[in-house]
Amino acid sequence: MDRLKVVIAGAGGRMGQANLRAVAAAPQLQLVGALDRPGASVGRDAGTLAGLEPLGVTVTSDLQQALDGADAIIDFTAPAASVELAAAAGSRKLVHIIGTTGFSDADEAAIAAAAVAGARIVKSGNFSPGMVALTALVEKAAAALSDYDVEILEMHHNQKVDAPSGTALMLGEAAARGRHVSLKDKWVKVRDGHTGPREAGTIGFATLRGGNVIGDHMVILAGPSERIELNHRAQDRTIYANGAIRALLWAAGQPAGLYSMADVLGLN
Ligand SMILES: NC(=O)C1=CN([C@@H]2O[C@H](COP(=O)(O)OP(=O)(O)OC[C@H]3O[C@@H](n4cnc5c(N)ncnc54)[C@H](OP(=O)(O)O)[C@@H]3O)[C@@H](O)[C@H]2O)C=CC1
Ligand SMILES: O=C(O)C1=N[C@H](C(=O)O)C[C@H](O)C1
Repeated sequence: MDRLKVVIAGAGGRMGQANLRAVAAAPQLQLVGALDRPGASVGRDAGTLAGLEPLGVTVTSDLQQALDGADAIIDFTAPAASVELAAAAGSRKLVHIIGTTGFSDADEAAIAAAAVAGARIVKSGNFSPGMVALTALVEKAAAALSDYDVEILEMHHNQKVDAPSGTALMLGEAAARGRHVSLKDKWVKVRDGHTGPREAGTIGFATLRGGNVIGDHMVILAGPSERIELNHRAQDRTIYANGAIRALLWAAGQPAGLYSMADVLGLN
């Protein structure tokens, strides 16, 4: 079988380099392009950039050049870049794996439109299989303990630019689903000053940033005389990169559409 031809966007980034290593190690995939913003990584060989032997693919900032002949894009970049890549994936009928977080409602609508136009998109705030399982547990726990206070705590490295994390929002969505409410009606993203007592039924978020923490998330369900804490700690970015490849291989066999990791793992 022909190998799927893959482009890595944001090649010089933390996830871009992890994705390059994961694609290089996957026998079903062939790296054909590496894309980044003009800067230090452009012009370098993608393999050496990721700490591997040269792969014969030079990092470029030219989108059309990078996508030439590609079947799929793995994209962990920034919202503006992902929206542009989704449009290109729609017109070229590509698989587009989106790990980027921090989208606005308008960005989300543009990505949904790209799927209607023909892209096979898998988008998730977290590509680790453990997080998909945790999300399902949170939905069940929030439904079963419907009067308990839900608080979501996350900690990431000091270079992360969006808050709350995409994963924290996914966990919040799961709790809201379990209670048949809309997260946007219930979320409390910031507390400061004289806030008054906690409003029943709200879903609270707390954000920590520091050091090189890869990604820690805790969902707390606090009741009158007990507290349940559901924890996830990522120990290596490989877990996300391997999840992205699993999603890519799955999406290659699907019709155009916008999918989640729960779809990939057969949980929907
Ligand atoms: N879903 C998941 O499982 C995971 C998601 N993430 C998300 O992935 C994203 C990237 O994370 P991380 O790798 O740590 O970030 P980095 O900043 O290390 O990497 C992002 C890369 O994308 C590039 N980039 C930014 N804007 C553009 C643009 N407009 N066009 C082209 N390239 C661009 C950056 O270039 P430059 O350096 O010039 O800014 C950089 O090379 C974040 O949104 C993060 O939250 C991260 C881990 C797991
Ligand atoms: O920026 C990161 O690093 C991460 N971002 C994702 C998020 O926003 O949840 C996933 C993971 O937690 C790492």
